[in-house]
Amino acid sequence: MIRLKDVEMEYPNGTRAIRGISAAIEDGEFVFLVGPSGSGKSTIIKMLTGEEVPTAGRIMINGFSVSNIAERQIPMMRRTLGVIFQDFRLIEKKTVYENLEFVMRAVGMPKKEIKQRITYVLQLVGLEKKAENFPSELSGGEQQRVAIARALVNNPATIIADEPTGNLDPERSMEIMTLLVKINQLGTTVLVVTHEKDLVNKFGKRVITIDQGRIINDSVGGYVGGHIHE
Ligand SMILES: Nc1ncnc2c1ncn2[C@@H]1O[C@H](COP(=O)(O)OP(=O)(O)OP(=O)(O)O)[C@@H](O)[C@H]1O
Repeated sequence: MIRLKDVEMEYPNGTRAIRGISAAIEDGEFVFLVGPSGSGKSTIIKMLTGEEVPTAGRIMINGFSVSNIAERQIPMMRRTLGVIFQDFRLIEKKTVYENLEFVMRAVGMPKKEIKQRITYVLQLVGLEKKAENFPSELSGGEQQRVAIARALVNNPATIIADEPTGNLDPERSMEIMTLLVKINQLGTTVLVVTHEKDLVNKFGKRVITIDQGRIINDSVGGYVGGHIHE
């Protein structure tokens, strides 16, 4: 569950990146967030993960009030979120298994549960045979699937993906988006920031379009707006 109410964000240099946004994303939804370069997509993601604090308005995410959260509550809030980035951000010196184990240990998961859960998520992303490989031994699409497995491993309520296919060819991009849809069908709320107009159109999901820090369209069934940049 994500709620934004009259959210504004002005950076210290005076840039008004977000100019009054209100939106609600319910549990179980799949939503694309699109808009031209500089429209405020990354700023929204950063406010959702607590990396930036809005200058006005309120943000609720999975029961936490992110816009005025106490410092000690941030780790608990983050545990309800799995975040995926364009550049994968895997630990190069760790194997696929160890990359996943690392984030499970960080939340104090027992060893037996770790093994079972990693086996399950690697099957889900189709990489059960790559558990002992290092990221450098995998293709870009495979690395992104490891990043998705890592985002899922602690069973978050919500997955937030910031340009997850930005470094992949069209075929791999389609695979990754299809995987995110499958994960959504298994019950996780998914929010995807993307520039991939063709992919957005293919899936027929809810699309929120922003421009100059405002929502200019919020509708189901494909990309609306016209001026998305590549
Ligand atoms: N740390 C910052 N300090 C000042 N201004 C910033 C900062 N980060 C972003 N901005 C500005 O805020 C506006 C929104 O930027 P943001 O990165 O959210 O856009 P975006 O939609 O994610 O763009 P892109 O698609 O190019 O990644 C832009 O005008 C940008 O220059």
